[in-house]
Amino acid sequence: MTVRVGVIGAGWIGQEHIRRLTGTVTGARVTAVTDIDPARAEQAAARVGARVVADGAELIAADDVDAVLVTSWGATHAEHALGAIAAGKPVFCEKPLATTAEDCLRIVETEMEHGRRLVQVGFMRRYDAGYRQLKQVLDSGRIGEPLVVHCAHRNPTVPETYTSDMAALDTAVHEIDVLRWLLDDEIVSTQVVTPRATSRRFAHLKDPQIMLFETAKGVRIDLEVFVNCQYGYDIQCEAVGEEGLVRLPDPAAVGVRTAGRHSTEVLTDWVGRFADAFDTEFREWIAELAAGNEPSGPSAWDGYAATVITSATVEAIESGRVVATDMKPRPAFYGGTA
Ligand SMILES: NC(=O)C1=CN([C@@H]2O[C@H](COP(=O)(O)OP(=O)(O)OC[C@H]3O[C@@H](n4cnc5c(N)ncnc54)[C@H](O)[C@@H]3O)[C@@H](O)[C@H]2O)C=CC1
Ligand SMILES: O=C1[C@@H](O)[C@H](O)[C@@H](O)[C@H](O)[C@H]1O
Repeated sequence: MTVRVGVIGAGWIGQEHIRRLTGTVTGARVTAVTDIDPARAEQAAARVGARVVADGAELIAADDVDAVLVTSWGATHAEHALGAIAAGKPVFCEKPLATTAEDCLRIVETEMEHGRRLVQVGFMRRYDAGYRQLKQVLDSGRIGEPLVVHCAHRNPTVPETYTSDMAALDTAVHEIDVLRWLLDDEIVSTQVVTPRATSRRFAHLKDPQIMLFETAKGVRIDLEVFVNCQYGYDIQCEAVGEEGLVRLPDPAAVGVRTAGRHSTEVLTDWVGRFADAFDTEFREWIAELAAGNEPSGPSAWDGYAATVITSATVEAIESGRVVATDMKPRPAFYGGTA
């Protein structure tokens, strides 16, 4: 069965995913595209032989759309996710699920009323081969119980429109999700300390920031978010356990020896770093839908948890205090403890 996908939002990542669903993933076809910028929708649709529809509501209702992909701006995600659930259609929503915890909860409750999982959130690091190996080691118990995790999320530069709260909302959100999954644990408090700021930044921006998270089981996580590090896009993660440690591998790169030096390339953007993870994420999503199964990736609950934690982290950036995350108990519908 071919899964016919309708795409809401044909911007940067929308176009990437349209290309992926058309050229890389088997079993899917993009049949409809909408964007508030009609020229953008036309261009993206024409490239893959899809039709343009007026808006998200029309796209969700369309007979030639089996599943919905939401890649519009974050503040519009809740409306589209709720619309898709009301229509009983699976919906893949890029992060964030919604920009407020209240909207995320509404999606969670609506999905539970529907009685079957329809929502998947675009936290693609869970599909990265290196993170999957890290999880296997942690789950196997080979390094004993995890105690401390050290992480870094570095981007070469960001545009002037990037603000200090985006360090949590847009950047750290990926670590927040992947660490909950890796550790099978929940983040219960967050704190942010700011070292001396780099001079290679816009004056309004706190950069770098060091985020400190504590989990329900007492694991401590430090995350350096440094979005003007200049030298590359660099994602680091090292978990220290009672009997050893496990570290995320760097992407494979050839070593070059010349002129008395040995060097390896550092990637410069997230598109290249996580290209394979995005491919796997969509392959698995489409395969599950084609088989008539519920999506098994990051759930609406994971989207809710991430938004609660990023919101608390924004409060921590602004106040300098330790902020407890105020999360509802996890419903049985979403299983497990984290
Ligand atoms: N998983 C990941 O690593 C990444 C996720 N994202 C997420 O993807 C989403 C989109 O990001 P970008 O593509 O970078 O933004 P973008 O600004 O390039 O594209 C968004 C598009 O959505 C359209 N749009 C906005 N509201 C709409 C609506 N109500 N209906 C139809 N179209 C609408 C805009 O006109 C624009 O073309 C964001 O939520 C962002 O956080 C973005 C980059 C990476
Ligand atoms: O979502 C993303 C961007 O918005 C963000 O700016 C990058 O730092 C992330 O790694 C990327 O995955």
